[in-house]
Amino acid sequence: MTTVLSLTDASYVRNQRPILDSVSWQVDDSERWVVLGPNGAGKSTILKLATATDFPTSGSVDVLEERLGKVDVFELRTRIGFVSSATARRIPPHEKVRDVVLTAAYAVEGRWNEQYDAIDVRQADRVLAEWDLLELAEQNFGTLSDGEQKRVMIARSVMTDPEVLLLDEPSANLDLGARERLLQMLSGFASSPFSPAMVMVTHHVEEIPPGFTHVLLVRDGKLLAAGPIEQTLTSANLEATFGLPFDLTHANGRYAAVAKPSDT
Ligand SMILES: Nc1ncnc2c1ncn2[C@@H]1O[C@H](COP(=O)(O)OP(=O)(O)OP(=O)(O)O)[C@@H](O)[C@H]1O
Repeated sequence: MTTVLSLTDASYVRNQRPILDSVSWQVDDSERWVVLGPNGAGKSTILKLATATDFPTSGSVDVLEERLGKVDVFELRTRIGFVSSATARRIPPHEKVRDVVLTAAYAVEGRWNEQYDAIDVRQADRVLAEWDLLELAEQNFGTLSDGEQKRVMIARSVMTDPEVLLLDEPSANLDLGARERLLQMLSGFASSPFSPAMVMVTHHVEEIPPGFTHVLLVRDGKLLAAGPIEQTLTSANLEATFGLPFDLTHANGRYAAVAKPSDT
C-alpha cells in the first residue's frame, strides 16, 4: 500500500487567520475519501494543498511521496487529476469534446496545431466511452449540459492515468437525473481496483457515491473526524460538523440526512 497524500500538522494561515489548523490526514492508494463540511470549513483549501497549488504555512504536506517545498510542483501536478468548476471554466467553449479530453495528454486547454499520437487518440476514445461521451465527441464543449460538462472534465482528468484523482463538488448544480447518473459513474469508477485513489469534496451526504470508503469531516479549519465511512459518518459526527442534530440513514449504499425536528 502506498500513501498518496499525507498532511502532518498542516496549517494554512491568511491575514492572521488559521484557515486550516494543524490538520493531519493520510490517504492510501486503495482508498476513496469524501471530504464533508459546511461552507468555509476549509475543504477547498485542503484540495489546494493536495493539488500542489499552494503550500502549508506550517507543518508538511506530501503528495505522491513528494514533500511540497522540495519538489518541482509543475512535474508533480502532471500526476494528479483535478476537477473543479474553475478547471471547467478554462476550457474554450468552441473546443470539441474529443479535443478537451485529448489535450490533457499535452497539459493544454485548447487544441492548436499539435499532432497527437494515434495511441493518445485511442486512449481519449477509450476514456470518452468509459464516461458515456462518445456520442458527444464532435460536439462543442460550450453547448453541453452541466452534467455532460462535468463528465467531460472527469474524462479529461483521467486521460493521463493520474495517481490520485481530486474532485471538488462534482455534482453541485446538477439536476436530479444528471446528479444520479454522475454518481452511478463515479461509483463504478471508485469500485474498480484499477482506479487511482480518490478524494471528493461535497456538502451533502446524499452525494456520496457507493464505493467511497472513507470520510473526513472538517469544520472551521479543524479536522473533526476521519476514518472508514461506516464508523465515521454518524449522526453525532454530522451534528458536530454542521451544528445541528440529524437523522442519518444508510440504504443501498447511499446516505441521507435530514435535520431532526426541533422540540417545540
Ligand atoms: N487566500 C485566502 N485569503 C484569505 N482567506 C481565505 C483564503 N483562502 C481561503 N480563505 C477563507 O478560508 C475559509 C475556508 O475557505 P475554503 O474555500 O477552503 O472553504 P470551503 O470549505 O471549501 O468552503 P465552500 O464549501 O463554501 O466552498 C473561507 O472563509 C475563505 O474565505
